[in-house]
Amino acid sequence: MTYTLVLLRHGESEWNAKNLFTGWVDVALSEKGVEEARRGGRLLAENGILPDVVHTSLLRRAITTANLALDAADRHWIETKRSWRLNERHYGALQGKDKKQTLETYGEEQFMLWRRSYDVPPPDIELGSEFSQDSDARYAGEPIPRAEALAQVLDRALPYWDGEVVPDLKAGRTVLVAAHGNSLRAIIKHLDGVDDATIAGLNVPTGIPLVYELDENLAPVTPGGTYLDADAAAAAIAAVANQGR
Ligand SMILES: O=C(O)[C@@H](CO)OP(=O)(O)O
Repeated sequence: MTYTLVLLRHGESEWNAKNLFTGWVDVALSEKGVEEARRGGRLLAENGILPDVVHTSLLRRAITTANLALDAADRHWIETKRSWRLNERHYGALQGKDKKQTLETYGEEQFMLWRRSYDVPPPDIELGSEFSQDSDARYAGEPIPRAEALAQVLDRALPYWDGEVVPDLKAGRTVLVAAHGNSLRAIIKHLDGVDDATIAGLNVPTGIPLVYELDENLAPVTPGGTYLDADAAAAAIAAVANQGR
């Protein structure tokens, strides 16, 4: 008996296209991102992978991607669950900043520590500032962060993973998780047992379903899973790695 999990990073967002740090800022998909989401859904249908339940973050780029992909796969009607615990990593004071400018101002080493190190968070966002979420109604009463490294993303995603996603998998449901580059990196780290240094070099492309078959202990049958369009994934992964340059 194996379980089927599909991880889907949202399609390109307006701020991905502009090369801005996004985090919890609730930006929309670009036109290209809309197309990527639809294509992701078609890939699922063509491969006969039909989700029974979808889990998303509370951010519209993930929600819209899930809706478009599921519509394209004729699975728009399935059960939906959402949580801030699947949100993108909170990028703190970097939210809204240009990646190229940040690289030029702080240098390669600091830039990459903030972007990809496991446990160095960016500086805290100032409460009440333009790109802060501290008065956003959707997070009322939740212990929301002011900045996160990947370690903190994993800490807040794991309770949701264990409490909501694992029971769906164990019930034999095909589970789609539509989320973000860094929240999916955290889940992949957990699933594949990726060490802290190696996870720094792992990037997730937009809009291409990553399928995991999991054994009875929820260990991946194929480590790293399988992208439904491996060639497109390889090119897109390189592009994410090179952002800011
Ligand atoms: O800006 C962000 O929120 C993320 C994802 O787009 O960027 P990065 O890939 O640099 O972590």
